[in-house]
Amino acid sequence: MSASEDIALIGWGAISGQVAQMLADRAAPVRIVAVGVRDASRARDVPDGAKVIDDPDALAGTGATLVVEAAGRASVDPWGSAALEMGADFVVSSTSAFVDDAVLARLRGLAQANGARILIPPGALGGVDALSAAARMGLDSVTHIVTKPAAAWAGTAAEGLCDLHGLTTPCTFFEGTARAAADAFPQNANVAVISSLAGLGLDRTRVALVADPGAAHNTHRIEAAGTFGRMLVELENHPLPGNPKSSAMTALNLVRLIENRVSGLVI
Ligand SMILES: NC(=O)C1=CN([C@@H]2O[C@H](COP(=O)(O)OP(=O)(O)OC[C@H]3O[C@@H](n4cnc5c(N)ncnc54)[C@H](O)[C@@H]3O)[C@@H](O)[C@H]2O)C=CC1
Ligand SMILES: O=C([O-])CC(=O)C(=O)O
Repeated sequence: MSASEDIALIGWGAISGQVAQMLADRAAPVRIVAVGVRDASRARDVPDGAKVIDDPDALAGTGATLVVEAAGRASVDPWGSAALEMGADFVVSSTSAFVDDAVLARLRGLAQANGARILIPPGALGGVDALSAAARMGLDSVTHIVTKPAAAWAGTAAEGLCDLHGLTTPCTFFEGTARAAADAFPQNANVAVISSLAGLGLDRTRVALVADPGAAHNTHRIEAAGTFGRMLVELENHPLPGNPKSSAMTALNLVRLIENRVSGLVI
């Protein structure tokens, strides 16, 4: 446990904004020392004292001890490499980057070489602890169904798979492996990589993606069976006001992870 933590947030959007606000409101003993963005000249309203950087190489000069990504798939490799090379732990939200096995293998190598760790929080999910524990005794099947309001799928490949704007009943527009789901829907199905890495892996975890015109929540339903027994977890997440694609739970799980780093009691 550290007495305090110096954090770099990568991405300054709906999730990072919510995390920063909650850490400030809860007076967590952490400092946001940097915010990583694509274009520093356009960053607005960053936390007091945070340096705005748009080059991963600039991370080394920030003194960050924990680098927390909530930006997007393409950000994971460059920012993660920079974080791990300087020995900081790297927290990944855009886990869809790991559909490319080589990216994960390379970052794991950097983590090991530099005495750092890659941390994958549950994101929009719950029950990942139980799934990961159960996997140690052997799993037979894991199914993950992601249901979001039709509007949450706007601007994604779902637009070509069902009539998002004219839907009157739920449309299951994708059924397949977790790898294919996260690869095709990197803004909406990062969670498929999380349930996979915790459980049966990217190619044996079955995923369905649903656009529901009547839904008000982002729902995640995970069913798993194995030697341990059977589990069923369902979350009905409110989306974040700043981004209907992203569940508030994603930010909450980041706040939990960060607070656990500086707390004598980890829960
Ligand atoms: N693990 C999970 O359960 C979840 C993961 N996510 C991931 O988190 C990401 C962020 O989500 P939100 O905050 O809702 O999105 P957002 O769109 O509100 O904010 C993302 C911000 O990151 C910036 N950005 C994009 N690429 C960047 C890069 N290479 N370097 C620095 N900044 C970059 C964007 O300009 C934007 O300001 C999503 O794209 C998704 O990949 C989102 C929801 C759940
Ligand atoms: O926030 C959610 O409910 C899930 C999500 O967008 C993702 O996994 O990319």
